[in-house]
Amino acid sequence: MNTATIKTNINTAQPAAETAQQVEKDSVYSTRQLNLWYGNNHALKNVDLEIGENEVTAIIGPSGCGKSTYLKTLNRMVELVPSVKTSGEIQYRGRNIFDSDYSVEELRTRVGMVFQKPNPFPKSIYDNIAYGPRIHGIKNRKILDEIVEKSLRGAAIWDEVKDRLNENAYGISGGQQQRICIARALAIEPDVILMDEPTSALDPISTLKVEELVQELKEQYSIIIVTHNMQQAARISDKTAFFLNGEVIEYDSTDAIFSNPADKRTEDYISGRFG
Ligand SMILES: Nc1ncnc2c1ncn2[C@@H]1O[C@H](COP(=O)(O)OP(=O)(O)OP(=O)(O)O)[C@@H](O)[C@H]1O
Repeated sequence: MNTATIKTNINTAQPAAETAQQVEKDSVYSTRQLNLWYGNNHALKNVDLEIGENEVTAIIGPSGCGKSTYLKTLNRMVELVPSVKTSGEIQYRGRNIFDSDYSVEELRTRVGMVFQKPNPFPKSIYDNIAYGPRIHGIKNRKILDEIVEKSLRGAAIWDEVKDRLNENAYGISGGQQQRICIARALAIEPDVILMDEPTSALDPISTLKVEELVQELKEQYSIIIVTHNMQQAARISDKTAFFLNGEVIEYDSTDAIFSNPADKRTEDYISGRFG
């Protein structure tokens, strides 16, 4: 249970049934005893994690510890690898995403993803943003115009590109391309945004812009970000999970992880002794 939930329950003295609902409402994702194998490689081991609503959750840990795998499990993208097997469950908004009748397409419209390297389509800036809405059947130009503007504003790049909407997205800087990719994710009005090292290919100024943007976006979205950058995790996240060899070693408020970690291995990692 997160602190917000505890506060709510103490303040309102809710009965037990409502308390359970509150827990469910505050958690966007509940991961329970998740195991994942690539063939014989046991890449995620008994992962239990509650991801809070309207929070930034950072996933940190050394190379190969399973950070990206965990992220890609949350939208079931990991299943594109044929050798993958999983056990356990991931509840998204109260439903197990591994259920046989769960719609992966629907999941991916609720859960957007931004990758390490900016990956705009080789199309105009406008068409990059309108792509998802068009796939969902929106054809009306006025509505598309509105979505494009709203998404670009949401990704804090409207002013920089508003006069260049018909130019190819490859013609702008890497930092701008990454914000176009964030705008593309916003255009489908997701609930959650997964970010896999979104600033690792960016210069410091673009990195700062994306970090500021993440802070703004959490007002409306729940964000899970994989990062190798300890300062970044400390700056922008509310909660931090430390992964090591496929296990969650520690998961707590970012303040606690960085100022008073409970586990020696967390302390060693964040202080740069390994990884
Ligand atoms: N497509 C794949 N096929 C087989 N094994 C994979 C695949 N992707 C990842 N793995 C393995 O799963 C484990 C976890 O990898 P993962 O990419 O999730 O780690 P990571 O913490 O994100 O690493 P990095 O920080 O280097 O990106 C590693 O042992 C890796 O070799």
